[in-house]
Amino acid sequence: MFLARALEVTRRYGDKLALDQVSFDVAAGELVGLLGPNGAGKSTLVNLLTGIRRPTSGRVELFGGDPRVPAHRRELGVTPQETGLPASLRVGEVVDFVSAHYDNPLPRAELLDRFGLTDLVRRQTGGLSGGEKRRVAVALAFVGRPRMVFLDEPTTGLDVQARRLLWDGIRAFSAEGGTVVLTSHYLEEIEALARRVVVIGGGRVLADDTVGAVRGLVAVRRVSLTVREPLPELAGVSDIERDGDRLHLLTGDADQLVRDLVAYGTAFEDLEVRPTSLEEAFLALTRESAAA
Ligand SMILES: Nc1ncnc2c1ncn2[C@@H]1O[C@H](COP(=O)(O)OP(=O)(O)OP(=O)(O)O)[C@@H](O)[C@H]1O
Repeated sequence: MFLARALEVTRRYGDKLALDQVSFDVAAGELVGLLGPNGAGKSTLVNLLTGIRRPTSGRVELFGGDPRVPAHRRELGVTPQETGLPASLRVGEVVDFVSAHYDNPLPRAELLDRFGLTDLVRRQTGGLSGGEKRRVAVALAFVGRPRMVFLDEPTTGLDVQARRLLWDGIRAFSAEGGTVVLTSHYLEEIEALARRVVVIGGGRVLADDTVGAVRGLVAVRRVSLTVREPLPELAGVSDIERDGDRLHLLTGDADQLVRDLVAYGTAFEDLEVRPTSLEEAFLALTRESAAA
């Protein structure tokens, strides 16, 4: 059973095409990571699926109905990318305020304990650090015992220890059968939590697979070298950038590329191999999908 679905969804903001015919579904009990660089369309997809915005065309479903109808959002928890907490209220009061909207909320102490927030219960939210505020904002998504949560970049600005605490809270929810969709810029973060990752770039779904398979796709190396002659035809090169005599080749298998260069007798200098950033890997993936 799908708890959330997008069917050929397009969303424009004026001239800007933020999502381009995206189809995506989440089954009950799944923990799915949406991975993509800035501006890829992740938040837009989350906002459509949670009823905050409407698609320009295509269809979205939440618990089998229209996400804009409040009844379909009753079993949903959301942490948007930015949350404003009322500065003069204490953490415990904010939790109580949100709890009051639900028939059967989690007891306050249990929620705070799950997310390592017990020590903050009497602190005014205006005096919390950025990371502490973020942890409170994420915990609030779980107050109403949701069946599904959408967490938009839940660990932004958190240090390693706070991130682990949050991951533990998310894992516990998932282990009890809860469904989770989270967005991130980092494959490592999704890897720590999810098996399935959906890569979004330029408003399109570029890959929907296991973390292992996607790691293979984005594990691109940049091979830089200076050559003063035309390059032979090289297999496995997804992109070439030129900077005078200096060439930068993007490839999934740098070892094979260097072996091929040697086998062809190419006279190269200053060979350098380094991992690409996820950003560069996305660009290569986006170009591949555009060429397909
Ligand atoms: N309200 C809006 N008005 C105009 N353009 C928008 C609006 N919201 C998003 N966009 C544009 O749509 C595109 C997708 O944005 P979106 O926020 O969905 O990306 P994202 O993947 O969540 O990015 P980030 O990782 O930076 O949060 C971007 O080019 C963004 O500038």
